Amino acid sequence: MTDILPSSPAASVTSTTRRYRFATEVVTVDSSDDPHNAASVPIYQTATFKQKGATATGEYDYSRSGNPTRTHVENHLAKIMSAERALVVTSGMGALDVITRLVKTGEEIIAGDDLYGGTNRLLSFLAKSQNVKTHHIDTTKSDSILPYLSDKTRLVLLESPTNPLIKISDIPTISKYVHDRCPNALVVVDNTMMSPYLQRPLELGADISYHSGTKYLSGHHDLMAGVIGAKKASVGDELYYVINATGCGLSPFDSWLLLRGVKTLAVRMDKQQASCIRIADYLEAQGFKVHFPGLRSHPQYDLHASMASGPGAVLSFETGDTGISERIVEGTKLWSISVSFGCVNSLISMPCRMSHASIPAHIRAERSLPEDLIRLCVGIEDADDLLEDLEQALNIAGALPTPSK
Ligand SMILES: Cc1ncc(COP(=O)(O)O)c(C=O)c1O
Ligand SMILES: N[C@@H](CCSC[C@H](N)C(=O)O)C(=O)O
Repeated sequence: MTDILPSSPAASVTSTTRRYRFATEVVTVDSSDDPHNAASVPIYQTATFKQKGATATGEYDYSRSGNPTRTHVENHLAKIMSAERALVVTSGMGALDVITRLVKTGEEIIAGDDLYGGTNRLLSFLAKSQNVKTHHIDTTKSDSILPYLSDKTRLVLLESPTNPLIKISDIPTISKYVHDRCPNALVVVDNTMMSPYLQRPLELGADISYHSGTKYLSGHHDLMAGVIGAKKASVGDELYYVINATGCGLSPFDSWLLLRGVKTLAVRMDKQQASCIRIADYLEAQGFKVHFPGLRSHPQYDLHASMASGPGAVLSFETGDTGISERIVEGTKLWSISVSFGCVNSLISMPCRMSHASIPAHIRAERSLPEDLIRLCVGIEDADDLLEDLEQALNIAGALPTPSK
């Protein structure tokens, strides 16, 4: 990277003041630099900034390069992600696009074999367009990564839990393997499903953590955003360069919405998670195969608990029959049939027909992604209403052995 970096917003400020617990830090936004002491960070809805002279640029010259509202949300997110620098872009896929631009032709990526369909699509695109090969492996078995680590490895991409099978990867062990054997490789964790409230991959050994900010961080499905956190400032600077060069930084208004949404992350997640635990218990008691790391039956229950402070609010379950699954999904009234998750409203979906439909059917089969899988994303509604609605849909679909009244 030979260019001189353009006028850049201040990188994340490391606070020397007392650090509080997460729920306090997430709602406490530093706006002490506001000239009018605004309690809510203002929206700097401007494309460009006036200069005092031809060579006298201030901190900002143009909003593609930096904007004060974006800087505020980036600094706030860096704090809650334990990142040296955080950056916000126009979507979660945009975040992964920025990260994968660090990979050069001929280099390789190692990724899981259960991962979000859009991620799979971008990795397939890179293979065709840039000759960047991705090895898809079972990252739930840490040792399975070892044969693929080489001097070509540039990124190791993990989801934990995975979307949609809720599998867990051992982030500390895999990070150690990668750093010991491939000093130039970066461990990247898609932490969308957990949010920084429940899991902070940079504290577990990862180099980059990213999120679809469309989900829990904003929480209301009223914006698209991607968030990247870098453990080292130098990596953050490289990513910032790409964002400015390609022009995918988040707009001032969406930055403001994201900052507003993230303040309630802890309360939303506490409520959503508590309801999801009840729903997982209920479904398991009905005899369904339920994928959720809050259940003792999850094969990596202990591993997940060692890395995260909770199981989250997304689960998937199998019915054994795609027709039954369709009838369940279509029989709910309160749960919206919708892709995405992390919203205050509850959603139900069939990943193979919806969020993961872009993965060709034969690859879904090779990777043992069940066609009948239903994914539930639990919102903040009353849990009894959610359970009653689900139960009536299970009854209509004929999915319960003895239909309940
Ligand atoms: C785990 C995961 N990562 C990344 C993305 C991409 O995020 P976005 O839709 O904001 O581009 C999604 C969903 O879209 C996702 O489920
Ligand atoms: N048509 C979209 C589908 C988005 S899926 C959104 C989310 N990640 C989920 O898992 O539900 C596409 O093809 O990208």
